[in-house]
Amino acid sequence: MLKMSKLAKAYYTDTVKTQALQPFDLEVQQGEFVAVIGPSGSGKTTFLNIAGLLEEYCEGQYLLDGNDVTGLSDKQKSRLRNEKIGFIFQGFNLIPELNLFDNVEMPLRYRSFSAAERKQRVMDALQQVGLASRKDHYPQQLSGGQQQRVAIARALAGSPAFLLADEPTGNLDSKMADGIMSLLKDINSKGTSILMVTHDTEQASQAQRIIEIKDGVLSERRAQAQAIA
Ligand SMILES: Nc1ncnc2c1ncn2[C@@H]1O[C@H](COP(=O)(O)OP(=O)(O)OP(=O)(O)O)[C@@H](O)[C@H]1O
Repeated sequence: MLKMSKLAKAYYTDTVKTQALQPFDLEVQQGEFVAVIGPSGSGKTTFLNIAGLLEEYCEGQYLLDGNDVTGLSDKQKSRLRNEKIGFIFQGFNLIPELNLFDNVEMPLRYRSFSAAERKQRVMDALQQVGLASRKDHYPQQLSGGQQQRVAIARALAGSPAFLLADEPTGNLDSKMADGIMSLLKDINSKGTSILMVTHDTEQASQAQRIIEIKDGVLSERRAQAQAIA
């Protein structure tokens, strides 16, 4: 479970303060699929990066699966992030010099898994996204949708509690995007919580909850209400 209380974020330069996120409370339970929507510059990526321990917050408290994030060292945060969170980015962020197996294995190398367990996890994750037979191929030998599947396998291989996805279908045509949405829903149905930033309202309506951010202010919309409206 993820619990944020009175969390806020501002960026400071010498002359300007940008209040990227106004103080907000949010709880996401294990197994929920939450879409995050809002106009450009409203604070969506800042929110996701804070949830993923990639950015600091300025005020408030954040409990990630019961672990109080406030006051953790960078090393402790890295460990918690690697164990609890899988990331999916719009640009896939695969390493072109590594084959698919090695790309998916990369984050597992920072955990205490044996080589045999790493191999098993990589193959299970590639199997889940339908690309086990391509394990020796390189990212550039795949389509965009397939590359995103590999990125999803990489995010899943460590059995994270949360998947954080920033516009995961932003670089894909609508057919590939539909395939990625089906895969994410399938993963979610097996218990992994998902927080997904999207500008696609149709995709957002497929989530159980919709968080809307406007000028740094978070509010919740009911997905069902949105679909009916
Ligand atoms: N490193 C930074 N320094 C200063 N201001 C920043 C920084 N990063 C983001 N901001 C500001 O914080 C606000 C929120 O930015 P954020 O990237 O979270 O928006 P977003 O909703 O993800 O936008 P988009 O949909 O365009 O990606 C914006 O006003 C942005 O200019």
